[in-house]
Amino acid sequence: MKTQKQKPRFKYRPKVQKKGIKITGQWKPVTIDPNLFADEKLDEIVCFEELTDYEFVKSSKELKKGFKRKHGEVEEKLESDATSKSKKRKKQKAASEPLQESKTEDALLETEDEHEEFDVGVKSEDDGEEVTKDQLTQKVKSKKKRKKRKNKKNTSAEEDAPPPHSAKKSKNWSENALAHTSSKNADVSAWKNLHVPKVVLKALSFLGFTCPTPIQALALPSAIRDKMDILGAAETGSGKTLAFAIPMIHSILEWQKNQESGAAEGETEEEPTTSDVNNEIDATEKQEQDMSENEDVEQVEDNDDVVAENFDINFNDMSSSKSGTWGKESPLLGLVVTPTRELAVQVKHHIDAVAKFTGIKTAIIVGGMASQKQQRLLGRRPEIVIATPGRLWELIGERHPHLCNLRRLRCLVIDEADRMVEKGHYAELSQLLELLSEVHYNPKRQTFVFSATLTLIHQAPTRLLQKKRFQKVDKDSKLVSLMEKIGMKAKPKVIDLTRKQATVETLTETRIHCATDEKDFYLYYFLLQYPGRSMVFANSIDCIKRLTSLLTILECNPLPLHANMHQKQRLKNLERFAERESCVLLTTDVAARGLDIPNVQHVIHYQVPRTSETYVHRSGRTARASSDGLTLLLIGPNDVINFKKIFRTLEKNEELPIFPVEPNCMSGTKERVSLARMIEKMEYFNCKAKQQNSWIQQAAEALELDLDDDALIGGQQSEEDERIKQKSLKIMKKQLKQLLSQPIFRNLLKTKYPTQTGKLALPILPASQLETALLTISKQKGKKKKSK
Ligand SMILES: Nc1ncnc2c1ncn2[C@@H]1O[C@H](COP(=O)(O)OP(=O)(O)OP(=O)(O)O)[C@@H](O)[C@H]1O
Repeated sequence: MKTQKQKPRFKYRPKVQKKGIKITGQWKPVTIDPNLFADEKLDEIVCFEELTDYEFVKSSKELKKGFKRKHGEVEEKLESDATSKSKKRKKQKAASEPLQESKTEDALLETEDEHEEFDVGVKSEDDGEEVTKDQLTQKVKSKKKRKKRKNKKNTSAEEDAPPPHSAKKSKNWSENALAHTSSKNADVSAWKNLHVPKVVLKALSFLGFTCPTPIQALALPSAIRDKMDILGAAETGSGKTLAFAIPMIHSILEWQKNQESGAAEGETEEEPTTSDVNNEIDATEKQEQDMSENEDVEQVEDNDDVVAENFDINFNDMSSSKSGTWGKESPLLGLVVTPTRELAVQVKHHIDAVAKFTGIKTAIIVGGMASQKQQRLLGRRPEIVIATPGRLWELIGERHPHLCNLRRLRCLVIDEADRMVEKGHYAELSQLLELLSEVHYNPKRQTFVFSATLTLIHQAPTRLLQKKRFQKVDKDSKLVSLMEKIGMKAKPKVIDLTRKQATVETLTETRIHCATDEKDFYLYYFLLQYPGRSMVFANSIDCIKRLTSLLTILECNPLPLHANMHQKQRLKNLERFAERESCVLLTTDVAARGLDIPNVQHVIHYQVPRTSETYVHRSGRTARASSDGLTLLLIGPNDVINFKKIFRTLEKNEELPIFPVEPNCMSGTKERVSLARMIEKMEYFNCKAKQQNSWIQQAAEALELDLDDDALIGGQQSEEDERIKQKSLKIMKKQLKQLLSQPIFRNLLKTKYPTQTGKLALPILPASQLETALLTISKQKGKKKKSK
């Protein structure tokens, strides 16, 4: 008699296997302290279970084998009673399926490879689960095989083929910005006297960068010819990234040349000390010990490998550092530290673009992405690392061999330096700087420090000015303090190209004063009236979450970006934002600094930022590289203090223009937004109550307690209550749909435009078709001047 097997908790999902994981264990519930969910951060989790065991599927070949086996089985079965035509047809179908499936798998692996840097491993450290060494080995092996296959395909490589690192292209918003100007073969004679290496000139020509920006023209000779440290302040979007990237590349090329020629006169001074070498050896030994379980597997794998595969983790390579060759040949030479992960990704792309023909490798080390993958990237010994402080410090702490001897660094860049050294921020950066200026001190290392607000001085409040002991901070003392914090010892070249107002001349700044609860109306009004690429900044994640729901209900398709999102989603949303011509990015200040998204037309400060620096950087996401842009401040009663403070600090003498709003349009706007707000509130509370009640019920069940209805949020609702609620929600949604389908500016249409042949043959938003936000404001300015 057959016994019925117990059903597995989760069904086997072939989709998961295709992605590279084969489930060999079981899903088991994990007990979690319900208090953890008091914090809203985890309120989207429905259940939490652990998978006791799994395997990485080695390669698509294996999958194909699996499919072949299945295919074979089907064939045998079919052959045994292969008489009827219908069975033959089945056989043909079965034969074609495996082929199709293996093709899909191949395509999947290709994309995985292409998006490698953005890919967050299924079992990443950040998900709180470990990748076992076996699995890591298998992963490396399958990757190598994939690469081998790829290499075979690409044997007919062009002569001028770019170096290996640039062959892999991952999609990125900064590529749009770089491609935008790309004319492939521009005249770069204007860069002539700046000591830019020829290979870099070739890349600049390829990018269409015909002449240097002012900050580049001033920084390059001092950094390249005079080997000076640079403190650079220049407005947002003025090309500061290349002002440090080009000298860094030059320095690395020079080092490589010295190594090749063997002259290395200066290099001998920079040879690692005995303790440095010991550190490296210790670290390598530690890593080897960690991996010793897999030694046999690894050995076989290395024998299987061709030389071209050596960029992957190669433990033989690591062990060669024992004899000193590894450390000498490929040390870390350039390090860029940025405040956000997105900025690190972008800086890498900008550096890669100008290093295109140099063969210099770069890697990103940031939080929120799989640490194992980043360690593997470091294993390729990139000359340049672009990192955020937390993850970098973590890997230095773990003594990754490539990060062991920072004394050999030629260039250190602190991007957005004023933010990075702010009190209470980036403790890891202080530790790193301490390490660099003491144990790993190298007098020959160049330090580049850049920001648009490096020399911004705050106007002290009058009450402080009146105090006797009060010491006024001026530009010089601010820079001295910054140098101390960074540990810069030599006298740097200070380049300050910022204006008193700190914002860009091509930026038009506007404002609307309103009550706090009217901000939604004006925001929606602006977005509807002036489509285009708009970034909306708010001061808190909660505010961004609410606005995302509200604008989604209003069918504006906003994209959110904040620190509580999964890193992969953050990057995806940035990419999408840069791809769409008309789109809204709702973000916190995580996107305020450095991001270079092409053609952002509007920046809306939904809440006035807390500091002048943040105002300058947020506003600087538009009007970049001499293009025009507009900012709109929505100033509620709570924002007035910050607004006044910022405008005093930035010495904005001219009265900031009020953004003109068509009063006829506001009633329609308010009607829609008010209804959408009611829907949003109802959905929010419904969802929250359901989630929390579900947890309370589960916890009570686990503790075998009888649950009182009062313990549940909103009490135990009767089905009837719930039905009524759902019905009214449905009605509201229908109403809103109806409103959204009609032209919002009905009154305006009636008065301004007659109907033609009984039908309204006009766009839904007439004003948006007629003028841009910038044109509206310049018209208003013109009118004011005339009336004077
Ligand atoms: N010489 C040049 N010619 C043309 N475009 C350039 C040049 N240098 C840089 N750019 C482009 O200008 C844009 C802004 O550059 P970048 O992001 O380096 O500005 P930034 O000064 O660092 O801005 P932020 O202060 O906001 O970080 C980029 O799209 C970059 O590709």
